[in-house]
Amino acid sequence: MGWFSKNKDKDESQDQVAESQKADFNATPEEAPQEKKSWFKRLKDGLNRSSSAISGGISSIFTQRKLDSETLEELEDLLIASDLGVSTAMKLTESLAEGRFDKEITDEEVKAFLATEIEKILSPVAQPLSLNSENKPHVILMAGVNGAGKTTTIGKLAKKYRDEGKSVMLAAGDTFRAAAVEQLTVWGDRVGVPVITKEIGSDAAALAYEALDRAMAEAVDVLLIDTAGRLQNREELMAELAKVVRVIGKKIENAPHDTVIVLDATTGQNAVHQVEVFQKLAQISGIVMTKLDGSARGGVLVACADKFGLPVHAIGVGEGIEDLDAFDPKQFAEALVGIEG
Ligand SMILES: Nc1nc2c(ncn2[C@@H]2O[C@H](COP(=O)(O)OP(=O)(O)OP(=O)(O)O)[C@@H](O)[C@H]2O)c(=O)[nH]1
Repeated sequence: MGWFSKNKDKDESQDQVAESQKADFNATPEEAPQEKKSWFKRLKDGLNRSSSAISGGISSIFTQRKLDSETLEELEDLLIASDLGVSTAMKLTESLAEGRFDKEITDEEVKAFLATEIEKILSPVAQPLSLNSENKPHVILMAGVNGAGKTTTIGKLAKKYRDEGKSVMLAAGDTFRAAAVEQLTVWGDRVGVPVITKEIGSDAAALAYEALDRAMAEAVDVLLIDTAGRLQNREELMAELAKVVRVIGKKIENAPHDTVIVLDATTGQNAVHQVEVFQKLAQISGIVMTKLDGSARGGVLVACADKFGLPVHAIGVGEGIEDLDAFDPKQFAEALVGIEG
């Protein structure tokens, strides 16, 4: 089933889903009495499924076999099955073959080579979401399908900027869903930042306008605007997003300063399609990939980095308020191919 129809099904019961998520959401953060693992440990555990498959697959392909067209094809299939995408998988296997074709190679050498090449893909895109202090406010529009982790990411970013001493304001731009507005309000309370809301069913652009007005009047440093992620009616969403962007741009030249898509790493290649769809709706400037602690399909981060070259600002490694991090390309690449760090 394609991700469009999957999300359509989801939308029909999304308020119930959101309600149950809200219950989890209220229970998850700081007060949860669970042992807190380091972000890298959580990332590593999350990538475990991908890394075991890649590492085990490489070992079984390259045990006492040469690097020939057969083993290369098997490696390419393995990388595709691990969500790296066809073109990235081809590129990696082709560069592995250069100068090594028909020669003996060990599985460890293959893993080390892949880790280095993946690191090279990730390094240029690993760029934190930096604010320009000349922007008052610096406006960040958050996009992505429902359930990807937009609201949670907004909460985590708000906390990060607050901790850096910035003043932050949130705008509940998914004006269609009461649960979305409520969830953002809970995050606002938790972080201690104001949340601009309007009655359910209001125009999202009008909400963005009011939020900007207030953020400018109060000389707020950062305004994070949530948006709707229902893609069933793409035309409607496109019109809504375009209007939000237009209204923001009219009020502040060059705004929104960032338009960030939030992607759920557990959805594999769907994440790649989501970037393609949202790029048609808005000028996406960067990516946050969430749920890399869960049963993540981490190869998709490499596929997105290679295909779009968009900055990957941060990764989500849990539901808690602190669980958003910049990532280290070398550690990520090694964890993904199962090299012990
Ligand atoms: N494990 C894990 N869960 C996450 C992460 N980020 C978000 N979640 C969870 O994913 C679920 C959906 O997150 P939301 O922030 O509500 O997603 P959304 O895109 O705003 O979706 P709507 O509220 O439906 O618009 C929630 O249960 C979050 O706690 C993450 O990095 N790791």
